[in-house]
Amino acid sequence: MALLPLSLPQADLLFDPAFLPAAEAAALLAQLTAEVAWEQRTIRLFGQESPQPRLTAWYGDADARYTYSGLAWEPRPWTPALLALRQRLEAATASRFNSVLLNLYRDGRDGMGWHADDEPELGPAPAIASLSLGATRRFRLRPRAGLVHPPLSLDLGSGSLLLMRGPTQRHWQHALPKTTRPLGPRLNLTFRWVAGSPAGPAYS
Ligand SMILES: O=C(O)CCC(=O)C(=O)O
Ligand SMILES: [Fe+2]
Repeated sequence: MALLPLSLPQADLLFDPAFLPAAEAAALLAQLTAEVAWEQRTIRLFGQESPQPRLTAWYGDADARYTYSGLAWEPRPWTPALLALRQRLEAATASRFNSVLLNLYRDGRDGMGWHADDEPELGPAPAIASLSLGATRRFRLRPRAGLVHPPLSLDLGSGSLLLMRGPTQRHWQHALPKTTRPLGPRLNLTFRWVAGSPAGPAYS
């Protein structure tokens, strides 16, 4: 398939529902689920410690440190599988990535709350390539203050690729809502470019 633009104001979104063939996406899901160093990290929100509702891991170049939700991330060194994916995504998106955040949503009780990927080390107009494997989950986008537009829902199936770039993070937030529907695990990889400078201020 091909990356095709989604029409949304103050955003630059491209989507390919079948970037990876189904069999390859399934094999990659099994491999990464088994070999990635998954952690369930604790975040401090409103003065309260709570475990994140998903498992995470951060891989990348040694200088690609990252801070969000008050958590500092030291990248683990690239694995062969993640390096190969980076190369394919760089070619497909004409972008460069020095790191990848992996999220494993074990079932519908795992999710991610509303946020924008707008940490200072990502720069003002980051290109973020989001590859999904496993169960189809609904990805939501809603405008930030200053923009009036209905929210958007996008079903991210196995092997799909969503590229967010330009003004998207500045004007839109996104989330992966929890669901009571019984469903299997979903693994999402967001490839990013992180400036190799001291980590920015904590963000929640
Ligand atoms: O799982 C997803 O599709 C979203 C992940 C995300 O927004 C992030 O890692 O910042
Ligand atoms: Fe995000």
